[in-house]
Amino acid sequence: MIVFPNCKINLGLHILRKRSDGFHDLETIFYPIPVTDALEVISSQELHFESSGISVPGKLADNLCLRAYQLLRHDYPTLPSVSIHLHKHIPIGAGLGGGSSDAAFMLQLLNTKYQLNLTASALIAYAAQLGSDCPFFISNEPCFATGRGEIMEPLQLDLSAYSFLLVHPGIHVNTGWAFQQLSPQVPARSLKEVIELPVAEWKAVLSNDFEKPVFGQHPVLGTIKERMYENGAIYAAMSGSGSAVYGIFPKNKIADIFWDASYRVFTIR
Ligand SMILES: C[C@@](CO)(OP(=O)(O)O)[C@H](O)COP(=O)(O)OP(=O)(O)OC[C@H]1O[C@@H](n2ccc(N)nc2=O)[C@H](O)[C@@H]1O
Ligand SMILES: Nc1ncnc2c1ncn2[C@@H]1O[C@H](COP(=O)(O)OP(=O)(O)O)[C@@H](O)[C@H]1O
Repeated sequence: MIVFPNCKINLGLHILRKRSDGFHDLETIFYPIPVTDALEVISSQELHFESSGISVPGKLADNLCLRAYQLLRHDYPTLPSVSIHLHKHIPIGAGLGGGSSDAAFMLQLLNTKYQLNLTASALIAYAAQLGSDCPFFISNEPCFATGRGEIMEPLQLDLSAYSFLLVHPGIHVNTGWAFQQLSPQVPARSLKEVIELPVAEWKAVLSNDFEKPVFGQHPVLGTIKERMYENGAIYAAMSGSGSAVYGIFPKNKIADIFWDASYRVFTIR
């Protein structure tokens, strides 16, 4: 069985408060984006994992695909051994949630392939153990998210009338470090209200709290965002804790912007 874990962007992101468990309560809007990895799983005599494409840092056992498998295997000891092939295409540590998506798709794939009959809410509870971004990829629909990101309210938000540009300059932002740079604050106006406004008004009202500290550390990210506006973006922002920056453009009107050859650039028309 093969699946294609997609990435996400955050449309606005506010860090509301620090919690006693060390995490932060936040509010954000998750929006799925069709840039994907490929994840293939076949039954096998023993557990095997291999990957191609972008190399994933860290120990093999820490790969979120394997962690998702082990999490289910712990509760379902009869889950057969599998051979996993991950083709990694989504930039890593980019605020695009690629690792979280791999994990969520792995849970769903195993649930379907081996008929575990887990409900969406059970899958979301497993996903929350693997990462704060992970539950979103179980529903994978535009939503207003609170808590650590696991409390989700679906939104009727359709941006298919626009084109997207995603630029990743290769900078890796550590999510834990990014949270430590912030002074949490509840905004005067909730994102849930702000997102109802027309996209043309978002520039003045929709913001990501991580931009200030992360742009301070990596000024080139602010420059990328500015270049998107100079070239016709209706709205531009950093996704999550960075470092990918996205622009929302009128349909099929993404200017031919020259980026450094080392940047990864994705166009969604
Ligand atoms: C900031 C966001 C916004 O969508 O996304 P990314 O930019 O990473 O994609 C997420 O909240 C990130 O989610 P995720 O990347 O899954 O983070 P996790 O692995 O759960 O946590 C990494 C570290 O970030 C901090 N963390 C994370 C989430 C949260 N609500 N509060 C926190 O304080 C903790 O220090 C934690 O140890
Ligand atoms: N399958 C995977 N794909 C990407 N990153 C993974 C994966 N498994 C584990 N990781 C780890 O997760 C972290 C990055 O997660 P990712 O979802 O790409 O970034 P972000 O949280 O910025 O959206 C890195 O520390 C990486 O080593």
